[in-house]
Amino acid sequence: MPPVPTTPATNDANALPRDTQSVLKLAAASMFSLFDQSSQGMLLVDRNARVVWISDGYRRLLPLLGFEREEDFVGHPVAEVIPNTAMHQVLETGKPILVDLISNKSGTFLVTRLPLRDESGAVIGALGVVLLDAPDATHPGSMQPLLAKFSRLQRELDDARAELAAHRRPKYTIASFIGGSGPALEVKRQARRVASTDATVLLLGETGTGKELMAHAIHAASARARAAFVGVNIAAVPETLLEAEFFGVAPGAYTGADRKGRDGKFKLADGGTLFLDEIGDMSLALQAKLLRVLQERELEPLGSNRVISVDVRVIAATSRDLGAMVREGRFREDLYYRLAVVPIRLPALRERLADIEALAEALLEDISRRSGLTARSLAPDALEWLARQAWPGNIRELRNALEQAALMSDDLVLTAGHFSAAAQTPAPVATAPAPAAPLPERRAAMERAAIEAALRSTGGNRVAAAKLLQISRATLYEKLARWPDLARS
Ligand SMILES: Nc1ncnc2c1ncn2[C@@H]1O[C@H](COP(=O)(O)OP(=O)(O)OP(=O)(O)O)[C@@H](O)[C@H]1O
Repeated sequence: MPPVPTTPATNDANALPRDTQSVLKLAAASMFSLFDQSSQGMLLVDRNARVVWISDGYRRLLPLLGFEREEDFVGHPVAEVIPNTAMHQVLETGKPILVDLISNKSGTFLVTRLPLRDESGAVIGALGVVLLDAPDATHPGSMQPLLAKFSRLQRELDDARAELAAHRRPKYTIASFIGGSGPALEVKRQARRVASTDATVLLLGETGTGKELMAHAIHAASARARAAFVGVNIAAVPETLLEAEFFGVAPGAYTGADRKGRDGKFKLADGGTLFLDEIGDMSLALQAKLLRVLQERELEPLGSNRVISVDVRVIAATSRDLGAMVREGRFREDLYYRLAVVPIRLPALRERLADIEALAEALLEDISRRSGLTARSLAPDALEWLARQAWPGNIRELRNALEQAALMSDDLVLTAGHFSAAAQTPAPVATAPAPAAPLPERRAAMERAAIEAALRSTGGNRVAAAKLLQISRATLYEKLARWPDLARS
């Protein structure tokens, strides 16, 4: 503030007062009323972050914030009445926030926040000015388009976050593991017990016995349920990419897609659970690195020289005989003992045939819900037939058998005949992909098998086959175009 010129006093009532203090007061008052006129509204908070005053303009904004009466707003802690406010920050640091965007459910606002100081310089409050609110289009050429874009992006981000959270929410609980037989109850008891601890779990069992389902269920029953469940199928990721997949990549470590860096699965599962499926398929080199992370609870992203700590509960699963792999030198013994702190063996379906009925019912219900097919039930001879099978693919195979039988017939009650007919179709055997094949491949193989069987049972009549499959003729032709050999048969 330049010194006020000490010109001789005049009697002019419009002249500036002569002392600095009075001029400062005048300037402050002018600026205050300028802000008041050109902004959407102003509010003052005291040093305890309580709203003590709002301008007339701000009063008009109150309904936008969800307040009808001024007394529900003024006199209350600012954080309670304005979600996402940063007034505290101004009070704590004494530094202004000259321009900021604030978004809450009432919209996006362009705001300024200034600290207020007493004569000794101590912060005694803060002034908040709403320069512009998003719905306000009365300022042509103003920041309005930017604000609108920001609020749209914010909304999209909120939606994406909600969707992500829904995906990460546990899909299964221990109760979703169907079965009341002795072996099934024992597995559920073990799972419940281990869920209450933070111990590393090793799920053992043949393919399709429900290891992945149980991993989800243990997570859902644990104290980590609200945090992420992240799965990695080790057999499905190329060996060369696994390390980056696990530990992440530091920014700038690579050119191209990973240039900006990427979080690894360990980081994504921080606070939650990491499910390592097909752990027996991991190379010895990566086993050593995994062991280090499990021991130190720290990792180094690729291309970084920084170590980050992670708090992750690991659940590993395998259908292989890890003990034998250790003896053959194909799996590290130290890692084996680290993982097998609590081993849980999932029984094969043939060891719990008493559960077939309950499982089949639950699976049929799920199949009809997902496919839109009418729900089917099982005749007693169908249950007997199912109980006589060996089920090397366990519950996954049972599910496939039920799905095929339901798909190939319009009958609402499935009999042994439906299953034996479906089992005799050579196509699934001929085209069945490996158990670890990706889902689209498996789905395609199933579809092909079902179409082939339908064409056979209708003597090649495509209209009848489409009807049988409950798909349109156009869809059938579309699918046949993918398999010309089927189309010719
Ligand atoms: N006890 C169960 N109750 C209901 N559904 C089950 C049960 N066990 C398995 N399933 C179902 O069977 C299918 C295979 O289960 P899951 O993928 O968990 O097996 P897995 O042992 O992890 O198989 P893989 O070793 O081949 O990866 C899934 O569709 C799952 O929902």
